[in-house]
Amino acid sequence: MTELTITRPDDWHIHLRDGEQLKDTVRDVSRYMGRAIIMPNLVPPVTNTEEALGYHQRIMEQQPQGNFDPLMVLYLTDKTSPDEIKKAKATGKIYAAKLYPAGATTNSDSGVTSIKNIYPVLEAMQEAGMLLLIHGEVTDSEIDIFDREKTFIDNILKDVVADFPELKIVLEHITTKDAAEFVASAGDNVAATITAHHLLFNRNHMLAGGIRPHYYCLPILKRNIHQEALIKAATSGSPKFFLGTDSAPHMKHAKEAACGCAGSYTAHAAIELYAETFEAAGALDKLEAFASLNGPDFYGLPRNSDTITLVKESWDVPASYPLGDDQVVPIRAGETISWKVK
Ligand SMILES: NC(=O)N[C@@H](CC(=O)O)C(=O)O
Ligand SMILES: [Zn+2]
Ligand SMILES: [Zn+2]
Repeated sequence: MTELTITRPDDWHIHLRDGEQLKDTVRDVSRYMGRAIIMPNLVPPVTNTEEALGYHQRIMEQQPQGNFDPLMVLYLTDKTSPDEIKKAKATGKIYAAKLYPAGATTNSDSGVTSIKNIYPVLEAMQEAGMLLLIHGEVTDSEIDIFDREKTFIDNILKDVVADFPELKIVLEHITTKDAAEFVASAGDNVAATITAHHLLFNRNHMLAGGIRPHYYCLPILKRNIHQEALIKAATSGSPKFFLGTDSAPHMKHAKEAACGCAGSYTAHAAIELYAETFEAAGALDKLEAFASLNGPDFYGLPRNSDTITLVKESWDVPASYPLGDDQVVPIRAGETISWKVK
């Protein structure tokens, strides 16, 4: 196949950052994504309705045509109130709240220190029909970093799913066979996003023959049996799995450092990178469901009504892109990508 037309996709997990960087991140995501779920881990984080609406406004100011729809998310803390959930929901612009276990990932220090602290909030979310998005990793220093997602599922997520049977939950950026199996066997109210980089790479790509900091993201890349399970889940046609790039820009010097930040940038070529994986798996016919249909269906939103067309045409990825007054090194920097959006 050399050309593929699909319903316009959405990105159900992206980091746009703020300030000087916004113009660059919004330009990339709005090239063909209809909507995106905007992660709230700014500094300081987006913890209430006013901040989310202010951030929404700043994103909208970056797009003259106004054809991109940012869907806002609240950052849950130990202090989030059930009333804040009702208030956020009533705006019609805030679709979800995000659980970051405190310390689990980039800018998560104000996150939740114990799941029980937010049980009243989860109750309010279940009632209001607001989705719970989860960075699913435990933070205990004695748990191996490669096991933190599985331990989160076993020790925390199973209870949340059992205690809130009507709450819609998205386990974000899943990275393990265990997560794929858990989501597949849970009820219809549980789904997962999968990134392009977790479909394309395993930990050998990051660590064999030299350490590659731009592949370092959280949850960390796992061994290839997990990569294979994610490919199987994404291309299975199951409505529980959908596109969430977790494109997470960091300045070049903050990645190429003695203690580098977690996050990989893929918004320059999101659907193109997914197309490569689906093609390699012989499943290009499943790309549209994953990228454009399953996400809105799960969120209870209409599917986009127009289309985009991908063509099989190789192009060179630059060594870096501008990011505010600095640079970001994207995935595939200095290499080629075999699909292009017309
Ligand atoms: N994925 C990452 O490694 N980093 C994300 C945070 C996140 O999504 O966990 C970031 O904000 O940089
Ligand atoms: Zn995360
Ligand atoms: Zn993320």
